Amino acid sequence: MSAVSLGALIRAHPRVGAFLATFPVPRPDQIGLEAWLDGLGEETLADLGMTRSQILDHVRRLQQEDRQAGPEPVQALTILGGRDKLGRAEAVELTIRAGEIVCIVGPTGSGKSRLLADIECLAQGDTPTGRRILINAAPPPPGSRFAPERKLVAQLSQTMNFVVDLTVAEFVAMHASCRQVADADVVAERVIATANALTGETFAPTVSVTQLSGGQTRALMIADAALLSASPVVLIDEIENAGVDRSRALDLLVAEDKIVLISTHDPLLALRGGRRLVIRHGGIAEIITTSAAERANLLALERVDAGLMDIRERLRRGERIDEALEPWT
Ligand SMILES: Nc1ncnc2c1ncn2[C@@H]1O[C@H](COP(=O)(O)OP(=O)(O)OP(=O)(O)O)[C@@H](O)[C@H]1O
Repeated sequence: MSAVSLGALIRAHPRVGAFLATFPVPRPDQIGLEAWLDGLGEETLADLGMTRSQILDHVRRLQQEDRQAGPEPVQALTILGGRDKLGRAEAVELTIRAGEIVCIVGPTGSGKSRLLADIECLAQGDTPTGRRILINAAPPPPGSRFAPERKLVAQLSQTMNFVVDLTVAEFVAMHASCRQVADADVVAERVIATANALTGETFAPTVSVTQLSGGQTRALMIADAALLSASPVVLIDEIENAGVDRSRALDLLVAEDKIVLISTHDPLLALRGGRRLVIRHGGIAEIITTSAAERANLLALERVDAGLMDIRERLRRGERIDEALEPWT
């Protein structure tokens, strides 16, 4: 039996869960349930009131149920306002539907990451903002808040570092097999090919994940979140410019019918969303629907961006930029 999730074991038996909370490492999710049970000894198992095979049966049944249940289809995520940093009520009830991109803008320190964190933990009035998050118009079931294998929300943060010594192919294949997808190898290949389409500097499946650049790591995580992660909600804390094709990354996520929220200072991203939330003093101060004029301006900004990207590429290749530049808009 492969490594088992701690959440499954705790749900299997409350007394085992309570016991685990005081048990030193390694835990069953680190070494596998059978090896862990072997280390416990008959006396401890007798104290728990369950035989070794009863615990194994319980956990296997729960894992089977988890597999059959699959990810919960999420049609809508609702943010119910709480209070801002000054304690004033946040008069907001905002519903975001599958396939929608919503951007979060606001000055540094205004509370953009806090809003993402509230969504990430599916807050129920238990964070500093007092916000509540509903899934399909109802409070989320507790399992989806706390059990890692049932998480509805995937978050891509600004800095990501790998600490495992695996190749890209091994890493993605391992995630695919954890997700129990059919044809794990084919899906893993697709994730890597997609990541390479998002980044300027392509990488081989045989390269170690620790050798990927910031942009390549980001691209791999976006492709992974879109194609492999079962989480229907994706939160992005600023896709910085570092070598990732931001438009394609967003198209990819939306095509998979994810709910995407992006905190950003980048005009190209801020105007890509259908709506944007303006954060002031820790509260959602305004919800702006992107207008037709703004969409037209986005096209002009994309031309400016393409012009800049071209100059950047030329400088990278060691070229000179001596010619008088035309305005790109
Ligand atoms: N409604 C609120 N009530 C209490 N504290 C809040 C609230 N909103 C935000 N904060 C706190 O304010 C601080 C700054 O917020 P946050 O880090 O989310 O800002 P930010 O907009 O993401 O900044 P940056 O653009 O620099 O990343 C954090 O400590 C956060 O917990």
